[in-house]
Amino acid sequence: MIRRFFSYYKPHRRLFIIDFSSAVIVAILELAFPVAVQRFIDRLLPSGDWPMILTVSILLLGVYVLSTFLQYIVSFLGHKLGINIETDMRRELFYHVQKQSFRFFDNTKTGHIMSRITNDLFDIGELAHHGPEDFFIAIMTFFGAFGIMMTINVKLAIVSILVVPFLVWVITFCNIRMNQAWKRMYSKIADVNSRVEDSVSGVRVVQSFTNESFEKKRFDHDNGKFRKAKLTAYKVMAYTSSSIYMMTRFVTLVVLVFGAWLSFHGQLTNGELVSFILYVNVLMKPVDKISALMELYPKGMAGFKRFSDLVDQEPDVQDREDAIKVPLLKGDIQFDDVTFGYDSHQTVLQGIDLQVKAGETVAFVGPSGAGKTTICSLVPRFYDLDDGKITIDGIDISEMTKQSLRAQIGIVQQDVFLFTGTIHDNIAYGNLNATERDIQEAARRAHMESFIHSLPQGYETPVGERGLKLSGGQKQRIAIARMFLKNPPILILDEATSALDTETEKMIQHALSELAENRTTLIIAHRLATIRNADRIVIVTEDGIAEEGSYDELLNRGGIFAKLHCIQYERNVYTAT
Ligand SMILES: Nc1ncnc2c1ncn2[C@@H]1O[C@H](COP(=O)(O)OP(=O)(O)OP(=O)(O)O)[C@@H](O)[C@H]1O
Repeated sequence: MIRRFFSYYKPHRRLFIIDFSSAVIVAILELAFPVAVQRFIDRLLPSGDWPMILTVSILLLGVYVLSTFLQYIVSFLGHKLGINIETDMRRELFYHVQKQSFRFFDNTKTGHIMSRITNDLFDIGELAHHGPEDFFIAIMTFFGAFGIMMTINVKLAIVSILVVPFLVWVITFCNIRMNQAWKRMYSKIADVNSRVEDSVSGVRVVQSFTNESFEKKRFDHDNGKFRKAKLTAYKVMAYTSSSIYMMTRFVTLVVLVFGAWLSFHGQLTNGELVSFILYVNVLMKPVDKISALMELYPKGMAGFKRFSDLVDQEPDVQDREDAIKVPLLKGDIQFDDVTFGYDSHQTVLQGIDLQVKAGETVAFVGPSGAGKTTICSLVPRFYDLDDGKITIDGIDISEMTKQSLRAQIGIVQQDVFLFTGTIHDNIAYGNLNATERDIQEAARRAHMESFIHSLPQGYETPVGERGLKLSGGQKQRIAIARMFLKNPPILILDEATSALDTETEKMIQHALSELAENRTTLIIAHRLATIRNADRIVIVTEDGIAEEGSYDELLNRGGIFAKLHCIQYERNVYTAT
């Protein structure tokens, strides 16, 4: 894991070297400062040589300026290194998530992917910046300071270091509690986030049930728990920092008293005593740094592990090595003994045989959960089959590249997804290379033109997050316009379950039949009235394909379709009366 973590430094080697060497020089200057002070007090002050004192002071000023400049480099370039690595990882993760197949999204919560891409990577970036540098510098400063202290006075050096094991113990103890506190805090903030996500996305349900006060109560409960968890974390933090402060002051006092005693007995000069007191601070700093690292390391590494787990998850639907890029297809679809289940213990489709001729319109009808949507999502290879094969124009779809296969299939879903942007951008999503004229032509064919022109901003009208500002019928027409732009030979229409007003419905039906012209069209149908003109209707039940035929043939057969027809017809009569 650590080796893999370091591999992300490779592209930023130069930055790392500059940052790291600057940090080393800063540390060396910090180590040399108490020695300079000692010489200043012991040698220069008694001599009373003012010109020399001035020269040394100017030299020291030069060193300070250099040190400040290097501190700036360390702080800026160090963070730059961290953010560069974080950006690389975020890009890798985003690209990887884009490659994933439907099964991955079925099993992974959006909130989790979001927190991998934001929170986790932030922690990793911090670790990348502080980890190796702080660790090395801390070790170097600690042993460097102790070594110099030993050369000045062995007894005093040993007395100063005696407190370090206690300090390490306190820090380790605090860190364990700190980690638990952070963990609790992260889990509580995740609860708050999901509560907010639920209440905001479901605000229409909340308000229609007038459950606002219930939602507030639930939110206050989670928010209160988060507050408590964060307060605990801060309490441990305050305890840690005050303990470190107390111990540092305690050692300083011990050094002062013992140093004074040594000085009385002529074993220590005044300059050496002052430098020792300065070294105590230099000695304590690395302990503090390591303690901060001990907090950062598990957090960053846990995030990196979650990041690696996600990046290592290979998409289950992949192009074969010898996959072919198919040219424009005619659209002859054949299901050959197809068996499929979303997971190993539940088979949704068993031994399905089906043929759809190029240009034919086939509607799938059947009870809810029978597998209509599943059949249609196997054609663009959103999932791989457990058994059997699907061919288009005689070529097995698993032998085609996903890209060339999906480029030939257009899907109009019930729940049209609109991206944040304008109407123009949303239509253009169907073909990113389309010209203005193509886009306007597509809008016209989707019967959207007069609606768009009635808007003050026309095509440049922004549509809100997920298109909240547009009606269901308008969103569907945008989806249809996208399909006219994409112009695929195969079309999958997931018919809207809810009825639109008669005029909009007519307009959409009109646009859809125009769209379906000269294409192989698969319709997932919910309302029989809309599929009267389909070339063929396939009745899907939990036991597979039960009936097939034209509308009138199936009606005359008196089977499942006739029964469904009867129910829907009765419902319509009931609704009408
Ligand atoms: N992503 C999924 N992961 C696991 N199981 C699924 C998934 N999608 C559908 N299923 C299951 O597969 C079965 C068939 O579902 P499918 O959506 O294909 O039915 P449908 O006939 O289209 O239903 P509806 O008319 O209600 O849309 C159902 O039992 C459903 O629970």
